[in-house]
Amino acid sequence: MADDNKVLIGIIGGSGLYHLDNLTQITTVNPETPWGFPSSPITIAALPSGTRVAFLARHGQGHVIPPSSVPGRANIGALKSLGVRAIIAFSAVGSLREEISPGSFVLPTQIIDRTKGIRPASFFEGTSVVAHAMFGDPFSGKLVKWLEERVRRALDAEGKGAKLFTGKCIVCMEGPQFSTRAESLMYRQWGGDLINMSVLPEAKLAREAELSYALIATATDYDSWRDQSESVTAADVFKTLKSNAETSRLVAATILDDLQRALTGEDAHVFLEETGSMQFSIMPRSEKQNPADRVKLAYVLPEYFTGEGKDVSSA
Ligand SMILES: CSC[C@H]1O[C@H](OP(=O)(O)O)[C@H](O)[C@@H]1O
Ligand SMILES: Nc1ncnc2[nH]cnc12
Repeated sequence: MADDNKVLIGIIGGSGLYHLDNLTQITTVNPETPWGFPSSPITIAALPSGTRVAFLARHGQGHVIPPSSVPGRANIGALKSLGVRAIIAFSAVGSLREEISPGSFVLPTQIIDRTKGIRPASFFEGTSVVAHAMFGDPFSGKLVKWLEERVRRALDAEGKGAKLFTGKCIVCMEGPQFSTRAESLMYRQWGGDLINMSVLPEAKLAREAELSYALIATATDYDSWRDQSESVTAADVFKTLKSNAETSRLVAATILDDLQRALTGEDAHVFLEETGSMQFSIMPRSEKQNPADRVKLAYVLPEYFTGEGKDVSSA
């Protein structure tokens, strides 16, 4: 298959974003990965130009999967198995800052982990292979930078006045209940600007799979830190969700062809900075490792493990 026809772009839709616009559906696939099935069948669709994307609804079609139960490893593993190299993930978030009003779009660059350790967060978990991925910069810096000017242009063209913020820090909490007022105030003191329940372990797994990953966060509410305001309810979130999803679809429609060009152009290797990043993260091969684990890992990292257990690297 020519590189141009491959599905290089994965889109993960969050709350309210269960499909994209202006796409012709080619097929749906539901790959069974070593970590089970993804949240929903993945739609492979084409833009009028022919650019293909793989779309996955994080909470399943009909929003039936709560944040703590999203099958992150199956989702990222399945997208990688389709040939995806870069993921744009959308998420509805609470704002911890006055200036980030509901309706604002944000490209975060940092994460504070407030999940409770109950979500499987590594492909290596439960295997005899140990790896420590770099995660100091949890999003793909080049992809985020690239998105900045294009998302801004799309928001300006839409003319609804949606603001764009970059360089912000997102807190990922376990949920499903929202934060207490005390927690919300504490996250502000910690330097948090946004809060959601979804960016982890998604971002960690994308990094382990050597995929470029960026989050387009859309603010729906002010969480619970404003002492003169009611604390956040799901109804508050739903009020903004529809309009944010419409704008998200427009943003996606505006950037996808350009992104495909960036991923297939001669500078793609610069753009895909995660490629090769696991090379020195995987502990050297040892006879104590279970060959079946290496076969399992080959599903997501065929670059380092092979399906037959004959490894291509010294890892
Ligand atoms: C519907 S309110 C809380 C819910 O919304 C966000 O979902 P997503 O990130 O998938 O858009 C948030 O992370 C929570 O899961
Ligand atoms: N206030 C909030 N807390 C956590 N996740 C959210 N998603 C949308 N708003 C949220």
